[in-house]
Amino acid sequence: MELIRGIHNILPSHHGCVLSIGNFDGVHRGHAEVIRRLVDKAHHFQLPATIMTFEPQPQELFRGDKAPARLSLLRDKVRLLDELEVDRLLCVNFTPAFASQPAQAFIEDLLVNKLGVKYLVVGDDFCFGKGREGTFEMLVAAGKEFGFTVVSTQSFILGSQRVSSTLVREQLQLGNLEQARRLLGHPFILSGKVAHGQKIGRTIGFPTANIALKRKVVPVRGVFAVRLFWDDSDIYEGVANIGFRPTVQGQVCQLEVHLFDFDGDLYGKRVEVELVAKIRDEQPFESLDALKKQILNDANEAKALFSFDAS
Ligand SMILES: Cc1cc2nc3c(=O)[nH]c(=O)nc-3n(C[C@H](O)[C@H](O)[C@H](O)COP(=O)(O)O)c2cc1C
Ligand SMILES: Nc1ncnc2c1ncn2[C@@H]1O[C@H](COP(=O)(O)OP(=O)(O)O)[C@@H](O)[C@H]1O
Repeated sequence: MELIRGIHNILPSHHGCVLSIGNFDGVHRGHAEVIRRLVDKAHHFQLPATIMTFEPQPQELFRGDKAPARLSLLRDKVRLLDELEVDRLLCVNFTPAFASQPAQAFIEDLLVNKLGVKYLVVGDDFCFGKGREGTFEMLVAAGKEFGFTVVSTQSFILGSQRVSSTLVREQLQLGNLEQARRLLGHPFILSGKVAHGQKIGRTIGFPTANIALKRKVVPVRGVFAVRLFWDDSDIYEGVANIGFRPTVQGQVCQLEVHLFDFDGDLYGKRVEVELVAKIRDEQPFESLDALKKQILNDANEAKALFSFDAS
């Protein structure tokens, strides 16, 4: 998959595509269904299947810390969209200037002139441009004028629920990892680089790889059984805490992973952490000794869970 970073990187050779526009946060099963149809159309038209997404996501620009928690960072979306055989991902820098351009300019400059869209899939509630003046109906009318087809996405229902990023966030917040996985169609993974911490972990017998989460709002909190891997490494099992670490007066929300059967060096590595099951909520402890005892229990619980999983 080709990643086009910003409108200014669209080349004349990128003209002509079938396109879907959206946040695709989490790249869940509803998204996968939209993409499956898009890829079908791309084959039909012999044009690249293209996704337009935004960074930051629009709500993050408009609402800052009050925006919904981010399920996937751009890097995660690249991996997941690539797996779904998307040909191109256009990541638009969502600035106040971009957000406030007239809807007609978005259609004519970007969709028609730069991207040469032939087939467009968006939600029928999709709004765009200054004051959210651009509507689905406006796109349909523009399609007739400029020669492209516009269709709306259909709700993907699982059980009796419409799959959505909001529903995935709710399930994650409740600690229902299995349910989140079902809605996503893939495990929930947090990725990031291992940084140096306070070096307290090793003194209590539990070294923990600290992974910066790089998002304003984190969708999950608590202690989890996890699997960790990087590049072509083996898969390691372990326990992790996601939170502020009140026992050591932590200031930022962080992911900390202790791996079983590992004593190497992870500093600087970009790792992926799959949350397998929630064990408990984070809590303050009166001493490092009390924390250590609890982590030992957490580790035993996770190990039991993994061995049950394997049998
Ligand atoms: C499985 C696990 C559970 C943890 N639970 C908590 C907790 O409930 N409360 C807390 O303050 N710290 C908790 N921690 C500790 C911190 O996340 C962190 O590991 C510790 O402060 C060591 O920090 P360091 O890596 O910077 O040395 C937990 C760590 C692990 C590995
Ligand atoms: N079993 C293990 N699980 C996690 N990290 C480990 C393990 N063994 C060694 N390490 C290394 O030790 C570091 C964590 O040690 P720790 O004392 O908690 O220091 P820091 O505060 O810098 O995270 C990790 O970043 C990793 O490089």
